[in-house]
Amino acid sequence: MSDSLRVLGIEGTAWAASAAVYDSETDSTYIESDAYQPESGGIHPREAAEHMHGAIPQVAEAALSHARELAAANGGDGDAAHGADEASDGSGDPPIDAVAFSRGPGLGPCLRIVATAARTLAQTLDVPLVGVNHMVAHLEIGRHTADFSDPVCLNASGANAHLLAYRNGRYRVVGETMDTGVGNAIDKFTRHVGWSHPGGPKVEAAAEDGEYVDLPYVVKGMDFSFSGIMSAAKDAYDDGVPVEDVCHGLQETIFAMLTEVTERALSLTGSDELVLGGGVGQNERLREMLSEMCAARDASFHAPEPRFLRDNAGMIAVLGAKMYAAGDTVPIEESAVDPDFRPDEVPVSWRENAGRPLVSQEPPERTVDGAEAVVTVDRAAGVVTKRRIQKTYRHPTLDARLRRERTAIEARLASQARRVGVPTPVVRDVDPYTSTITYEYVGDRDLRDALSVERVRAVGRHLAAIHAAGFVHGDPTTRNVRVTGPGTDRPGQTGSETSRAGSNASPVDGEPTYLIDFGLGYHTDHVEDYAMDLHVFDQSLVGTASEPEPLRAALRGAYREAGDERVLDRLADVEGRGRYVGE
Ligand SMILES: C[C@@H](O)[C@H](NC(=O)OP(=O)(O)OC[C@H]1O[C@@H](n2cnc3c(N)ncnc32)[C@H](O)[C@@H]1O)C(=O)O
Ligand SMILES: Nc1ncnc2c1ncn2[C@@H]1O[C@H](COP(=O)(O)OP(=O)(O)OP(=O)(O)O)[C@@H](O)[C@H]1O
Ligand SMILES: [Fe+2]
Repeated sequence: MSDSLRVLGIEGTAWAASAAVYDSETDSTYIESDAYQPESGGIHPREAAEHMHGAIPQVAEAALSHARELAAANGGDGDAAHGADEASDGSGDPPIDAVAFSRGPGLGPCLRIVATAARTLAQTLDVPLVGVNHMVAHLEIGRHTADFSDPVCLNASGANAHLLAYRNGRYRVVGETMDTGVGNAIDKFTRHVGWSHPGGPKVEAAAEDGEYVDLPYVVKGMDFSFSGIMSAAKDAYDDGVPVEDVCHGLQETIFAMLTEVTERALSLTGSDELVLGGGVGQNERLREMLSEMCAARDASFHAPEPRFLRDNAGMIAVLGAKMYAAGDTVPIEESAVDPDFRPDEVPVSWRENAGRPLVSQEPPERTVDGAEAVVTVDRAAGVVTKRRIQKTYRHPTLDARLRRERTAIEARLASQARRVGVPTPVVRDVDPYTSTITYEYVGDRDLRDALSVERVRAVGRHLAAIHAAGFVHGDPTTRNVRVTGPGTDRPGQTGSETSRAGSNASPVDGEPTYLIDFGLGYHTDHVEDYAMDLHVFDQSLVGTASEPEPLRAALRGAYREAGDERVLDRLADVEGRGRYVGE
């Protein structure tokens, strides 16, 4: 943003009636908020809308009068960037350049009130309207305040929980909750024990006095779910486990899950920058785990200050200013709200680059810091040693349990997959005490660096085969598939071999496509679990390929030929599930 800009932002997706002014010249943000506090239970959409109705005009007026003061201090605003037009009420230059508002996701009745207020203000002041995606705003405020160029973002808010990474002009959802948002999950537990809304801060305070208890830990690749852990937490409380202990176990487990998937997203995208967004991001323990995880892998971590984490109009104003500067405004007649507005639906008009080209050179001897393990590759000797290292961010009991279980299951499922005809590296040795597996070296690069339709089809067939045998891989990403030979669809690739091959090159005939890293796999006969496996792989294609669509079609086509049609039907369900519903 070269010219100086002032943008009014309005937010009201759920509980925060909020208005803000972002002033680009001083890079300062003034925020005025009025929170809705339910008398009992969780957020009631109708009550929340009534709150917005009363509070939005007031917070907007407070923000506008701040903008007027800024304009007056700037010498009555002779400054061209703020427009020479008279406002339609004849009161002189408008004190702002644009009105930005949260268009979604959120509660429909609340969104409509905010949108109406924003349209009216834009018309009265005769300035353009900017429609902002609330989730993208949670991310961009972190990128803005950290001055990171291309971070991964963990959005940990009430109604949502997802990982976003920028690729080809969109923020891609590379991982997300399969059921409720993280804050809503915590709030449901606190309602069960009779605490008032919001529950997050109360769990944080109670956890301080509690001891760790084991609760179900559910991650599937970069997706995760909270329903199992929430019912177990309620049961534990009903069975008389002290509430402080349940709170402690809840935080340790839920936040370790979020930290683990975030680390996997950093590893998959090759990014070394992380930003946190959303109201749950105010939690100290979550921030501590994320910052410890980042420090251990030399990544930079940034959490904006709390006023920018919880719902607030400051983030709407900041992103609104970037969008306005890029000419990304919306005519009033096209400014309808969208309660299910997903972040990946937004064309990112305000960023220039297409995202970092992922690196792909593979030296003969190397040590890979995977998300979970240190993998030492000795190509000459043909062996790979994978040691699951201690994750200090996790509670030691949970950490020991996960490493032990995953090492055992990984070795076992790799062998079982091979028995049903799926290429996997031969397991040479397993040491449960040091959580170490020694494998045969296979392939010469990760699928991520050599994506092609044929190889993706092979993965589709392999997944169908293991599902037919009654288990899932659990984390089938483009980094957990090893291939041989050239071929890539990724721009920015170096090396003559790959550039000669061009896009969609076929694998060398007869070269196997190996599945590795079965540590998150398990035995199951549920169609839902098989569909999740496909979903995880599909998401990783979206996150890593420059042209994912032909590859996604290839995955489905191959699975349709080799596997059970019901799994593909369920995949469509999984993808269609709206996750932005209020409580
Ligand atoms: C769509 C939008 O309206 C929605 N907004 C939202 O959920 O409000 P947000 O301010 O981002 O997050 C509120 C949640 O954040 C939790 N929370 C607040 N402080 C917390 C803390 N110290 N520890 C854990 N959770 C906390 C609350 O319990 C509540 O569930 C969203 O972003 O998903
Ligand atoms: N048997 C093998 N042969 C060749 N390379 C391998 C083998 N096993 C692992 N690698 C290499 O090491 C990398 C990390 O291995 P792996 O995925 O098992 O570790 P991880 O810590 O679980 O990683 P992540 O959780 O990020 O998937 C792989 O992406 C691959 O490049
Ligand atoms: Fe939010």
